[in-house]
Amino acid sequence: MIQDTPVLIRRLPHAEGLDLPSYETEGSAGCDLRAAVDEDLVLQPGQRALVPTGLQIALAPGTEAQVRPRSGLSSKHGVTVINAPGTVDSDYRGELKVPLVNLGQETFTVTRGMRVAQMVIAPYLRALFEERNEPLPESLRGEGGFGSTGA
Ligand SMILES: O=c1ccn([C@H]2C[C@H](O)[C@@H](COP(=O)(O)OP(=O)(O)OP(=O)(O)O)O2)c(=O)[nH]1
Ligand SMILES: [Mg+2]
Repeated sequence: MIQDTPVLIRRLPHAEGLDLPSYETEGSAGCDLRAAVDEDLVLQPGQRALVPTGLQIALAPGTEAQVRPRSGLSSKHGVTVINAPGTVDSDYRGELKVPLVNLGQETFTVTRGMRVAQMVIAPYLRALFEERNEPLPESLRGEGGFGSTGA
């Protein structure tokens, strides 16, 4: 089942001439985000940068956008999204940016229009917190975690 959701998008002057986020295949969950850099952006090993996309979006209420790494960039170059998955709130109207980091051992150059990350739109739930001053409902797992079930 594919559900489409409207996303208003606005291109800022520095994204002039760049393609909008694109789904590369019919079944792609993520649309690729392009770097709206005017000049090459060189990331030395260990260096990070907030890469502009030159785009603003307005998401439908109840939806978020997740900014995720591209597996090709991360597996071939060690370049990833440092806050992955980044969260774009439905009420955010600023420029979409991608906090990239070069965890590889070589210099990596971000060029204009390079597809540096992907964005997945997802519905979210908000918690209605109900504070309890008594033990929470019992469960099989209980307090076990962090490897409690074995390797
Ligand atoms: O990869 C990302 C992550 C976030 N954002 C934008 C959209 C999001 O709505 C806003 C705030 O993100 P977040 O809540 O993760 O950051 P924060 O450090 O908590 O900032 P704030 O105090 O503004 O919420 O920054 C991006 O453009 N790219
Ligand atoms: Mg926040």
